[in-house]
Amino acid sequence: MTNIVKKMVSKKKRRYVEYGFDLDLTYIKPNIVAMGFPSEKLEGVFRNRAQDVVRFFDMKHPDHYKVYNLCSERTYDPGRFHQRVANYPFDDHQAPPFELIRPFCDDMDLWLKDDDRNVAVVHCKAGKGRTGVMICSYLLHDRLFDTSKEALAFYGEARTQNAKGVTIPSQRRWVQYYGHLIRNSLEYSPRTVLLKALRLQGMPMMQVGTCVPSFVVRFNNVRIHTSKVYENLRKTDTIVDLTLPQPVPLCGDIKIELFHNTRTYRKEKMLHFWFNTFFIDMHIAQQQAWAADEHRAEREVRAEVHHHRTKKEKERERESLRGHATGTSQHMVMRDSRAAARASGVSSSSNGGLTPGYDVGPDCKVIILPQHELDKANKDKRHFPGSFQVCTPP
Ligand SMILES: CCCCCCCC(=O)OC[C@H](COP(=O)(O)O[C@H]1[C@H](O)[C@@H](OP(=O)(O)O)[C@H](OP(=O)(O)O)[C@@H](OP(=O)(O)O)[C@H]1O)OC(=O)CCCCCCC
Repeated sequence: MTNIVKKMVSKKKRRYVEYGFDLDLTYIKPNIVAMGFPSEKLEGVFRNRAQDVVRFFDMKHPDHYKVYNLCSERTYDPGRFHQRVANYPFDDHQAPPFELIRPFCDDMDLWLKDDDRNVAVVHCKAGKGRTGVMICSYLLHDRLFDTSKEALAFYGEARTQNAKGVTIPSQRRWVQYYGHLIRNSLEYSPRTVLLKALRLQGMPMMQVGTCVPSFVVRFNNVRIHTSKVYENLRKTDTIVDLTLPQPVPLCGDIKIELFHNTRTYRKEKMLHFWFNTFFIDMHIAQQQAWAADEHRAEREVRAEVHHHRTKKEKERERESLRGHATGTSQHMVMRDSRAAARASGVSSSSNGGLTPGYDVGPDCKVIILPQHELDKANKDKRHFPGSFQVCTPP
């Protein structure tokens, strides 16, 4: 009975079922383990029981395992695991403080390289999202993979049966940031930018009435700005600029939360996203790559159309020379560049996802985040049209 409940709570995560153990625990590599919280009392009924975890590691890796707890919500006596416990805490469903990642990776590296028999055991609550962010960062740190995409895919396959390891867009973005830092041998340093406005491209759809947005900006999870409530918008507005009365300086880990203000004065969270100001140039380069892809796709479509036209014309010419028609119809091979662009996360305008005529000055950086990169909105088809995106206009 207990195991049935444990399995239900584990959902699609791969469990370790061997030698009489049945634990929410997966070897991502022979020396890196991801697992659920080592729990006591009632929680031990539906998660890993701490005593079973200790028994497991004492049997399989005696004196050679170190536990990394990523939960900000709770900790435990390190004596539970022979004093070999390190804490790198951050909140569930959120991105970690960026500056937590390198010390975590250095710590794990030191431990793993110290002795071939050493094993790093990483856990948060469920041992999936937060655990995945840090393990994938380490896989990049250790140069096992070049890109975050590869590391995340590897982790997803290893930890779950449905290849869904780290699914929260901001958490995935943080792994991408760390990969970018490692690949380019960059030194992280906080960088200040000014936020002048938030632009919604596409009006969120409400069941009743029109969206009445407002937003909150957080720095290191501390609220630094609460916007006014933007009233009197129209359902038909395709671009909504939420302009700030004064630019807000931002530096480091930033979280922006967008709300809908109901008629009954309730604030409903619509989406949130994290970004780090140090990586704005990486965002710009990525957006330029998307725009280049889109241009390439458009050029290919034009070339294919031209090719088919020319082919058709030549065939007609040959047929008329032969003096008879074939009677078969020609199929035009058309690639939908808009669909391709949407799939790669850009809007269908031709200047990198920005509204045509949108002038970006030399000191202005615009971050564009399409719906699938926005936490919560990525799963919400009810309120957001497929092409919805948020950007930071100049
Ligand atoms: C008969 C009972 C049947 C229970 C069936 C429960 C089936 C069920 O939904 O179980 C799961 C829930 C919640 O499960 P958890 O309490 O374990 O929560 C998970 C945790 O927040 C993960 O974050 P992290 O800790 O890995 O960072 C998160 O992953 P992410 O951040 O990537 O989204 C995951 O989202 P996901 O689901 O993968 O989208 C959450 O489900 O368990 C409980 O609420 C405990 C239930 C306790 C029941 C006690 C009974 C005694």
